[in-house]
Amino acid sequence: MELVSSTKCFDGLQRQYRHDSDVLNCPMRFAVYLPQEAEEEKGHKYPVLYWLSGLTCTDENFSQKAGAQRVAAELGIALVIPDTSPRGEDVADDPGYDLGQGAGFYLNATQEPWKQHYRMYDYVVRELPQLVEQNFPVSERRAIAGHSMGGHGALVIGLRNPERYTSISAFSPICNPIACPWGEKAFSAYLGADKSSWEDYDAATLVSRASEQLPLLVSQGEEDQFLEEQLKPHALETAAEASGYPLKLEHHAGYDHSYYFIASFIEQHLCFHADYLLKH
Ligand SMILES: N[C@@H](CCC(=O)N[C@@H](CS)C(=O)NCC(=O)O)C(=O)O
Repeated sequence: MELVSSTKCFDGLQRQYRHDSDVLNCPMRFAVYLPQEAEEEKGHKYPVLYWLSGLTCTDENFSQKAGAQRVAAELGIALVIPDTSPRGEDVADDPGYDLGQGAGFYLNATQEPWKQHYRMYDYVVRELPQLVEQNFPVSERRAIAGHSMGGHGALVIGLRNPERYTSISAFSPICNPIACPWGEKAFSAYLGADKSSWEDYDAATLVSRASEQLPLLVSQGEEDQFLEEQLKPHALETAAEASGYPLKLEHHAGYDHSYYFIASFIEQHLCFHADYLLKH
């Protein structure tokens, strides 16, 4: 693991690292925020919130725009922010912003030319936490959150692995990717034509199959330009109601799809996770 940058922020450290990912079969960069310089609190282990970003993002969008560090520092929660896909000249790509690099959709691809590198599901669920827990003063208490494509990732990963997370939250998530243009395009390419395999990555389907009901908060802006065509929060709400899953879905008047919305409510999301992460 190689340190790429280190910047003091609210008494803690915002850092970027590069490492060779075995799962993704390429070098990857990720960001970590640690609430205080590790020297100050020898032996202390922080719980971690994993943040998954949306289409076109790297680890930097959330780090630079959400303003999460002040609250994370106050609460004593570390942040881990992976990239949104495998990267590099040897990694398959597509000219569209919604497929290929920057658009990994947090799944394990089964189709050519994607399957050699596009395994973001395994990377986020296993490889990255293992690396983080071996190298930083963090505990095994994890929560997961994300935005848009990353909101989809957080919902799918949290719902499928309830034993690994305390709580799940999402801003403007793609709730029903098997029935929206972004998801249909990506899943056709990465998973192929057999739609039965798509359901394993569809939050609206998984919410009714959940073996355990983790606390789940979703925030959605009413002026989001992708709301009806791509995000479909009502599909998640309907599935949650039908299966008795206690979903907290909040609609916010006037907010759009941008990081201005995330910055406005990130404190609420961090406090929501803190309630579960800091419980022993
Ligand atoms: N490229 C498309 C969509 C890209 C987009 O909105 N990406 C969101 C996630 S789905 C994002 O977080 N963009 C980066 C940013 O705002 O910093 C567009 O501009 O209409």
